[in-house]
Amino acid sequence: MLHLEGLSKTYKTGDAALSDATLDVPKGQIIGLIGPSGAGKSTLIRCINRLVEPTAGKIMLGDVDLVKLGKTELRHQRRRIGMIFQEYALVERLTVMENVLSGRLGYVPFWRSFLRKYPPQDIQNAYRLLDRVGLMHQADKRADALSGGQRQRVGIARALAQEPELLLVDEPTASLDPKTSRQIMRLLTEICEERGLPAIVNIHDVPLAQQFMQRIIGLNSGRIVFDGSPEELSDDVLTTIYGAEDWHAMRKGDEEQTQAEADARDRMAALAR
Ligand SMILES: Nc1ncnc2c1ncn2[C@@H]1O[C@H](COP(=O)(O)OP(=O)(O)OP(=O)(O)O)[C@@H](O)[C@H]1O
Repeated sequence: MLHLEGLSKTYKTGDAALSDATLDVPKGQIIGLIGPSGAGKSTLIRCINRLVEPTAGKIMLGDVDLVKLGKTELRHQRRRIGMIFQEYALVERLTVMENVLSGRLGYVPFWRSFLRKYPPQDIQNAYRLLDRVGLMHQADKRADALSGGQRQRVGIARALAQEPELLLVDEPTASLDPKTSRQIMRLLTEICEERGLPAIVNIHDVPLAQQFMQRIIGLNSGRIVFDGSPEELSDDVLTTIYGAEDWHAMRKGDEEQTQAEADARDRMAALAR
C-alpha cells in the first residue's frame, strides 16, 4: 500500500536526519517507530506526506510516487493520508464538531467551508465518528474546554473524517498521562483494525509500542536498524536501537513508573478498607 525506497533527508544545516530508508507498509498493518531522540522518527513520518521535503528516494502510495508530484496534485494526494499530532493541532476556539468537519476541507469547495456549510452526509459521518471516539455529547463544546485525552480523540475523529487510506501518527500520547496514553493507543489501534487502515506511529514509549503495535521499526541516527515483531525486541535489540546507556535509563524509569502506580493502588485500597 505504501512503499518507501531509499528515502533520505539532509536538512540545510547538514544534518543527515534520514538515510536510505526502505520500507513496505501493507494494508491494515500498524507500525510503531521507535528510537532515541534525534533518530529521525518525525523526519521519516513527515517526509511521507512531504511536510518535510525528502532529499532522495521514492514514496509510492499505491502506484503514485508522491515525490514526483507538483503542488496541486500533491494537495490532492494528501487527502489519502490522515495525520494525528502530539499537540492535537485543533482550532481551539471552534467546536469539537467543527474541528472534526475540518477533516473534510480537502473535499468541500472553499465557500462551503468558509460559511461552515458542510454537506449533510459529512455532518452525519462526523457524528458517527464522534460517537466512535466517545465524544458524542461533547460535539458543541469548544475544543479549548476539553482534556488532553479528549482533544486527541477529536484529533483521531478529524483524521478519520478525511477517509484516509493511511494514517501518520506523530507521538500521539507524548502529552498524556500513562493511563490516558493506553486508552488512546487502544482506541487508535482498534479503529485501524476495524477499518483495515494502515498506520505508522512515532511512539517514544517502548512498553506502549510493545503492547499495541503489530510491527516495530527501530531507528538510530537516521537509519533503520531493526524491523520486526514486538516479541523480537530483546534487550540486545533495544541496546542496538537506543545504545546501552539510554536503554537502561529508560527501563529504570519504566520500573519506577510501575512501582509508583502500584503504590498508588495500594494506598487507595488501604483508604477503602
Ligand atoms: N527543521 C530542521 N532543521 C535542521 N535539522 C533538523 C530539523 N528537524 C530535525 N532536525 C535534525 O534531524 C535529526 C532528526 O530529528 P527528528 O526530529 O526527525 O528526530 P526524532 O527521532 O523524531 O526525535 P525526537 O524523538 O526527539 O522527536 C536531529 O538531528 C535533528 O536535530
